[in-house]
Amino acid sequence: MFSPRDMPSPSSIFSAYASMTASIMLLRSMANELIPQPIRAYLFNTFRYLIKPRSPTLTLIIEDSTGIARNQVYDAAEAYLSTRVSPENERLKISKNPKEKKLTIRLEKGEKVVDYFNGACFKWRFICAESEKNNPNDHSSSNISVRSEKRLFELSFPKKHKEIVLDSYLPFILEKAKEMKDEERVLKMHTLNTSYCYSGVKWDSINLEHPSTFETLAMEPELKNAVIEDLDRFVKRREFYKRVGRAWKRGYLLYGPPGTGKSSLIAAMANYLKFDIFDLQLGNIVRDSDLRKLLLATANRSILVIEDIDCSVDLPERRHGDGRKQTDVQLTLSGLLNFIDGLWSSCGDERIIIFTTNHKERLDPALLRPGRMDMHIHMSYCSYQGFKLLASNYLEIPSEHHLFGEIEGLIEDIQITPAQVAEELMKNEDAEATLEGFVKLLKRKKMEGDVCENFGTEKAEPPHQQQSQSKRRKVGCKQKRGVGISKSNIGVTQRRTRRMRRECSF
Ligand SMILES: Nc1ncnc2c1ncn2[C@@H]1O[C@H](COP(=O)(O)OP(=O)(O)OP(=O)(O)O)[C@@H](O)[C@H]1O
Ligand SMILES: [Mg+2]
Repeated sequence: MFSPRDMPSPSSIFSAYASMTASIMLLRSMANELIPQPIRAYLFNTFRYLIKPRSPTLTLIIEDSTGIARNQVYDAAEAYLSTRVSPENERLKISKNPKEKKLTIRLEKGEKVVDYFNGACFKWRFICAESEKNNPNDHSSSNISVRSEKRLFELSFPKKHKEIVLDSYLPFILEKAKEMKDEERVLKMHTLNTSYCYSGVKWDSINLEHPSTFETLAMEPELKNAVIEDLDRFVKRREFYKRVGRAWKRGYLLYGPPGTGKSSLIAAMANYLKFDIFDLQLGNIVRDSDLRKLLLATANRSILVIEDIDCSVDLPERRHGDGRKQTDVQLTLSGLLNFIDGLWSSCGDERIIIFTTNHKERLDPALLRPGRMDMHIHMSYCSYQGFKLLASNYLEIPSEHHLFGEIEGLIEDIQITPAQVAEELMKNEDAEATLEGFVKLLKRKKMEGDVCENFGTEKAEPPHQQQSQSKRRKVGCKQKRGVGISKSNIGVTQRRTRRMRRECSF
């Protein structure tokens, strides 16, 4: 039996402790003498590693900068987590700069977010640590310390999900953030600023606020869908272009009379793809070196537009720096295209180039030859379908109205551009009165003989659409006005050219 008498006295405990400490110190000093320091440190760390309890959690540190550049994962996480805030969050930052469309929400220091992906749970924490450092560039006696802030996210999850995080979750966040950025992006319209007389021409940009979209555009539905599908296919085909060794670019030629929606289609394409527009007015470029500089300064994911190409290819005469004419330097259209091809195949991605013209028949055959412009889009007079879309947009008339039958009968035989139709539909807010006025206009035009003629058939173009070409091939004015996709420059009669000229002088 244990009795209080068996308990060691405090003095004996103290002397045992003292002798143990003395032995440890002796052993330590022997070890210090016998084992060199690097080996001692190595043994110590290994021992510590072996006895440290194992954590089932892995934590990734995502800092805002890689030291040289922004850390894309951090920026993506910041944007993505703003969509994952919950009622649990107590402090959030909110902001909006003039260029942004919506309010921006960000996590405040220490805030946590729990997210689920593929059934796994991921814990995020935002950390913002301040530190003070001496300014390395300040060699004065009063070296003032610089405050810096380190922002990072901690992402913690069970170790078994490491592969999911690296292979799926983080790529998913990067993709989501890109989508959000695209949505939020304010598109830019870049035009030439010629006031830099010494340093050449430069791009100036303004926000692109053209409201045209594929929904508001009066085009034959079949053609509209073909264009949308073509754009969708183009942006998805990064790997394809790489594999076949082609520059990732696509060219469109938009042709047709004034007021048929060529510029509106360009804006609709830009709004659909969220691509900036670079409007290249060739007439303002005097030196080839300027052209090269301008093209190099265009961004990826953009649309380069050269409007009225038939009027702008005769570039102004080149001059030497001293003002003497240099008549033998001429930039031809095919030269310009080869130039662009060369530049874009070496340093451009996801580029679209669009030429517009009112007179396709006047174009340099180099532009029309197969493989040059990938898709020729004929924008033409307003069809009944086009009118109905405009009526629904401008007058908010649902699909039927008692005057529609009469309008259908008249509009199919008359050459009226969507621009003219739009103008008529804007004249009055009262739908009934507007449509009556419109019927009168159509009758007048018919009386004046501004009727549609039966042009030749134009062929549909891009290789992937050639099968459906025959389906689209119809005769008569209906399909003429209905904007066809054409590969060859045929069927534009002299009479039609005369009409176009007449339209030009409105
Ligand atoms: N197809 C269309 N669908 C809807 N609106 C159109 C269409 N075509 C023209 N419009 C209207 O007419 C206006 C002028 O059209 P737009 O500038 O796009 O014609 P364009 O073919 O580029 O003419 P131009 O050959 O003179 O440059 C547009 O702002 C738009 O309001
Ligand atoms: Mg235009």
